[in-house]
Amino acid sequence: MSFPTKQQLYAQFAQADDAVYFASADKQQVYFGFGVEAALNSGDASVVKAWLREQKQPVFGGLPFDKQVTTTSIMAGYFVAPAVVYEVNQAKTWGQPMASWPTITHANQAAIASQHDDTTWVERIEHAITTMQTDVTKQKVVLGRQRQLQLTTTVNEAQLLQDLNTQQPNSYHFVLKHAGELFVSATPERLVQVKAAAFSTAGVAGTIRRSADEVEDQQLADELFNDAKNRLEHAYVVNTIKERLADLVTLNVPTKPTIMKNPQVQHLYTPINGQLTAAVNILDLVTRLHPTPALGGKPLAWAMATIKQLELAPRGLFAAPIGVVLPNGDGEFVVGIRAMLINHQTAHLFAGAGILADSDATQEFAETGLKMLPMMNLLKG
Ligand SMILES: C=C(O[C@@H]1C=C(C(=O)O)C=C[C@H]1O)C(=O)O
Repeated sequence: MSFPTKQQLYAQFAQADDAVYFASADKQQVYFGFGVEAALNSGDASVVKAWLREQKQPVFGGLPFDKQVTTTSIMAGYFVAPAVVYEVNQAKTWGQPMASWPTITHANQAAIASQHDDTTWVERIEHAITTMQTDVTKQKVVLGRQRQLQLTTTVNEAQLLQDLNTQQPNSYHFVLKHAGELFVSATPERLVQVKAAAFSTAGVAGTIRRSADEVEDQQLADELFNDAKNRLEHAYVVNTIKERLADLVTLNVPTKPTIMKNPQVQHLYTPINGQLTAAVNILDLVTRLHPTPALGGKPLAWAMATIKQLELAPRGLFAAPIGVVLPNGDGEFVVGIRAMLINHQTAHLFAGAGILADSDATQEFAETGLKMLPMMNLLKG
């Protein structure tokens, strides 16, 4: 049987009870997995690490942001070795190939029936800003908010995958379906990639909006590049990555960030590459790095406590390490932002922003609104 088309893979994803899709930002790696060969519900990195060693197929999943979710939801941490995995670019298959593919049907996307926002976010963020202004040891905290949407019908997942590809072509794509839940992320942020002894991560922090006007868009990029607050919040991320990996990796770190452009926002971006000096498992690197100050803060313990105290609901896989591990130990984890969780006809959207002593809470609120647009646009039937 010939290798399936993308449309067939999308249709099969929609039909399957258990399915996963992962694509790298450059789309050089595109995986679809269907069914379950083995699965693990755990948010414990050491349990996951031991389990990964036993798997003979590519494994997909995520460790939660922290240990706050204690149910069997995928948001508490979930990994799956699918019964069959297709890698699209190399036309490679692991496991027992599908005997047949569903016929492709076209149906409208679900629409948004109503939405519920977090109305006290700005107030709570101001509280954190005051703390940082009065205590200079508290430098940065990334605070998230959630939006609940009621949908008119269940989501057309084949259409969602197609739209993800046309609307967010330059981001990573991670979509995980299990037990009636669907987690979707169109993230720009790599946490760690391992390829033999080569290692890559990135600092992605500091944000400004896009403009449809090319000249203004460049002015915005220049403003971001020259803005002291954004450069400082970016430097916290890059410096922390360097410190946390010092004994494991020889690193190549550019001295200045560049600009990364996504359809809704642009970021300060520093790609960081190196060679692994010690024999380490990708999970060890994930636990070393997560959460960087791009998603947690500085100092870390205070930031984690503040996130727990000021956010209204646990993050689960939002802002968490999600990705793929191959049987040879190579793999890639990205950070689960620009994300949502869909459960039947309810969608939970997530977005956060780095808060410093001189942040403007209202401006940060607007930034989180822009960061929700990739997921909002997928749901606009
Ligand atoms: C927390 C998010 O994004 C993070 C925060 C950023 C910022 O505050 O500038 C930029 C990129 C991400 O590291 C998100 O998108 O939800």
